[in-house]
Amino acid sequence: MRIDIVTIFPEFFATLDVSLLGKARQSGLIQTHVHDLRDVTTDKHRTVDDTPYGGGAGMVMKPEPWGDTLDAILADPESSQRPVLIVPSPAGEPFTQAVAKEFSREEQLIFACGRYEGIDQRVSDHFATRMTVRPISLGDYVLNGGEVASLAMIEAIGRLIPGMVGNPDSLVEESHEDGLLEYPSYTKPAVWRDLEVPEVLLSGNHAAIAAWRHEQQLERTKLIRPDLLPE
Ligand SMILES: N#Cc1c(-c2ccc3ccn(Cc4cccnc4)c3c2)n[nH]c1N
Repeated sequence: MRIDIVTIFPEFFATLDVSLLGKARQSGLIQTHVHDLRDVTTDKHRTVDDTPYGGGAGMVMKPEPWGDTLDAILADPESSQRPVLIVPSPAGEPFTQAVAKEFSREEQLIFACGRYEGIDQRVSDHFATRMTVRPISLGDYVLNGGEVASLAMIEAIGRLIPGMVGNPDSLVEESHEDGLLEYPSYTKPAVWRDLEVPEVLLSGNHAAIAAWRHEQQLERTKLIRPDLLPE
């Protein structure tokens, strides 16, 4: 998979060189390209924003730098035929495990990290003929820009790419993978500060352990996320 990130804060993505994604990049599973939007500006102040038509507070990101940057990415011979342009936005479709899995199967993702009050709408409208444009929201709260959301999405997507995690079975029993929250986990010692590990987990009875874990998933989901339970 190729991942392009367009931002005015390229330093946000230095962390891509560490942890799981670092190894994936070294192994060639994921190629990342970070583009500084200001690199295509031509004025002395490297301007990327302007006042909104129709008035209102804040500034809007100008379309020209976005157009030039995205044109250059599409012109790269190593770009795919039809990348997915992910536009983090408070007005986007909710980012879920299912969306992460869908994106993990794509050949190329381009993250458009906006700032200020967002990106001129014509950027998404224009590139919809050449890319699949997906406005995506990380959650129902307000961030200052798209960088933090993109980092979270890149991690959630990256770990689902075949070969990314050592034991693919570990992905199956995670929260949201089967629509339920995951069961509680324990490790040695068997007793810690007078707190014991549930006896069933020490029984060696795999059927009983599986049943207990599923029950725990249901109990947790009912308590914490009843909205995830099937009707
Ligand atoms: N994904 C995601 C997001 C964002 C988000 C993403 C991109 C931008 C670009 C600018 N802002 C500030 C801003 C603030 C208010 C109105 N409009 C824009 C962004 C917020 N906020 N919350 C999320 N879950």
